Amino acid sequence: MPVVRMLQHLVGQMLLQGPACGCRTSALPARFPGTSRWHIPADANFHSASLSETDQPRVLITGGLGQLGVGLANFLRKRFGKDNVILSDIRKPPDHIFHSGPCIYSDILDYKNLREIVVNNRITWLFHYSALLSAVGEANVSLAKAVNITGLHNILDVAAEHSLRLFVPSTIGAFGPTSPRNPTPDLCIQRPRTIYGVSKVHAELMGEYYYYRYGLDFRCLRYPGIISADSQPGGGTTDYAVQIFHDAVKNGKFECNLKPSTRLPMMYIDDCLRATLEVMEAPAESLSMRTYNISAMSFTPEELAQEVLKHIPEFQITYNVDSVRQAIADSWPVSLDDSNARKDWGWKHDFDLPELVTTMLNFHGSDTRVAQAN
Ligand SMILES: NC(=O)c1ccc[n+]([C@@H]2O[C@H](COP(=O)([O-])OP(=O)(O)OC[C@H]3O[C@@H](n4cnc5c(N)ncnc54)[C@H](O)[C@@H]3O)[C@@H](O)[C@H]2O)c1
Ligand SMILES: C[C@@H](O)[C@H](N)C(=O)O
Repeated sequence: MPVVRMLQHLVGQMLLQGPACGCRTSALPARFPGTSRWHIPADANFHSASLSETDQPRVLITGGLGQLGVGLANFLRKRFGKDNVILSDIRKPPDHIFHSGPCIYSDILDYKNLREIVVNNRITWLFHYSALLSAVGEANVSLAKAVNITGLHNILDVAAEHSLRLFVPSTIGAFGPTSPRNPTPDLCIQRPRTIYGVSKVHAELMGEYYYYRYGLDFRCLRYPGIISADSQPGGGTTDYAVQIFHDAVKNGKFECNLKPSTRLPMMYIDDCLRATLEVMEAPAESLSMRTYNISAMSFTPEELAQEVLKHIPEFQITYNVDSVRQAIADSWPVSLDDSNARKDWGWKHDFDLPELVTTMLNFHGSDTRVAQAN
């Protein structure tokens, strides 16, 4: 019947257009104690964060004691105030982190605990960093499924239930061997072969589904391998590019677990954290999509070693290839096309390879070592 078809068409349009058109689409998800069924609050409002223009966001970071979370907390605290940013994890924080601002226990697999934290602290923005990375994920697939998939479901539900603005990082690992690799565009075939990659594609799609279906303000960046000076990587394929600096300064040599010619996209942590805040602060109307590639540089272990050699002339690199990590790296992009991020919200990286190496070695005190060696 024409009227039915017209209604179907209208509903279809509303779903496709999503909340930018100002329409509410349908039932909103909320979980309540003692039941796993959806409940539909009549007065629910799922549009963006429920803070006024003048308020600072109240931020929760999950998985905050890994490689990236502490840096993110420090960065956001400078902007929003120390007490407005809560770091959470299932690990025990070292003293200096515990005393640097709010730091609490939160297991993302415990939905009630998550909801209690969000309610008690009037959270408005959530940065979801908990995950098992690519190499550790392959070593423990069932835990990776639980944390990266079930945990993500809890995060999406709590964020939708409480109208949070939600950031979930994705990764170059969300692409696979059948994706175009050089450069890899935002929209292309995504058939990753790791549980980490599969869970991140799932996160991208689920976040975008919640955005279109429920109006959840979901924002996602595909990070390259991130290189940080003052935190250790959590078991990924790009970890070598962090460890090389520690070993170069401490021992003057490094054993690399990837082949010398393995080219991967990489980024210095300051660029990564700035991109994360910039996309969270971008006006909704500037975002033509909800998941963006971001890019800074691509290099091989050989090229990184050459750059280190300019600072530490006696540095030596050897190779002892880890077949699991190598297979993962060989299936990942060589470079990312981030032109949409640059066009939509003005993304621009600051650090290329030479600045990265100088900054990392300065942090680790290579000057002292070179001076001693001379
Ligand atoms: N570091 C990178 O190079 C990189 C690149 C791309 C994307 N990312 C993404 O950025 C995010 C942060 O990465 P990272 O390098 O800091 O990871 P990481 O492995 O160093 O830290 C992850 C944290 O999650 C915590 N965690 C594990 N299970 C948990 C649970 N049940 N509840 C709460 N927390 C739990 C861990 O204790 C750990 O501190 C991840 O989602 C990762 O996929 C990182
Ligand atoms: C690239 C990224 O997702 C992570 N550093 C890993 O190697 O698993």
